[in-house]
Amino acid sequence: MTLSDSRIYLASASPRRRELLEQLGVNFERIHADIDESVLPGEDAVAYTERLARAKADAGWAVAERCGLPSRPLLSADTTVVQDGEIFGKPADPADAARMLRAFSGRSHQVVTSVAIRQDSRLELATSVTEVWFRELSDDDIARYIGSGEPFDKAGAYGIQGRAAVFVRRIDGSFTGVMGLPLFETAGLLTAFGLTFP
Ligand SMILES: Cc1cn([C@H]2C[C@H](O)[C@@H](COP(=O)(O)OP(=O)(O)OP(=O)(O)O)O2)c(=O)[nH]c1=O
Repeated sequence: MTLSDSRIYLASASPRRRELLEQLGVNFERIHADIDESVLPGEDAVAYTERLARAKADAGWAVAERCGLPSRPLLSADTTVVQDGEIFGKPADPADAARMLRAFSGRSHQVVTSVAIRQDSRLELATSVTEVWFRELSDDDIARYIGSGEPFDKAGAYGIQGRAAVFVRRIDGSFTGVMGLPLFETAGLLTAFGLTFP
């Protein structure tokens, strides 16, 4: 299969994941599948994102099968933020976003993204963990950033690819992983399913 004639299914509503797949030149078709995203008691961040990426792939595959779609690799992913063992998902409201951003101020946290590819009964997973250091944030920084509206559909209440870029002193890991789809790991997985890069 060459890149130009390859097409995969993307079980994701995230505009970032679409953009990042387009960056790789992968053709894809979106599939809608909803899953429960609650954290299980005692579950750590890597176990959580791996379970959710897998659940999204399985739910997407079930939809593809139900619709009688041809067998092609299906990609899903999940991103979460963790600091001192506490998992930060998407903020529920502005106060929740402020709580998260205050926790990250002047310190580091980790962003964990798991990617799953499923085709028929075969499923492969990869996980990327990136350490992100924020500068100190003032109450004004936090209020203005929340006022931009950016935090609300994002794990940890910020987007490194948006205005929160000015908060990030340094990262150690994968920029695209923080955005929601680590492209190095994703290309590796897709290669195992027959696609070719670059
Ligand atoms: C930390 C961080 C997260 N995010 C986003 C990526 C993900 O879209 C989102 C985490 O939520 P997810 O639950 O991983 O994904 P989603 O609900 O947006 O999309 P889907 O489940 O349909 O694939 O946070 C950024 O865009 N930039 C960042 O810097």
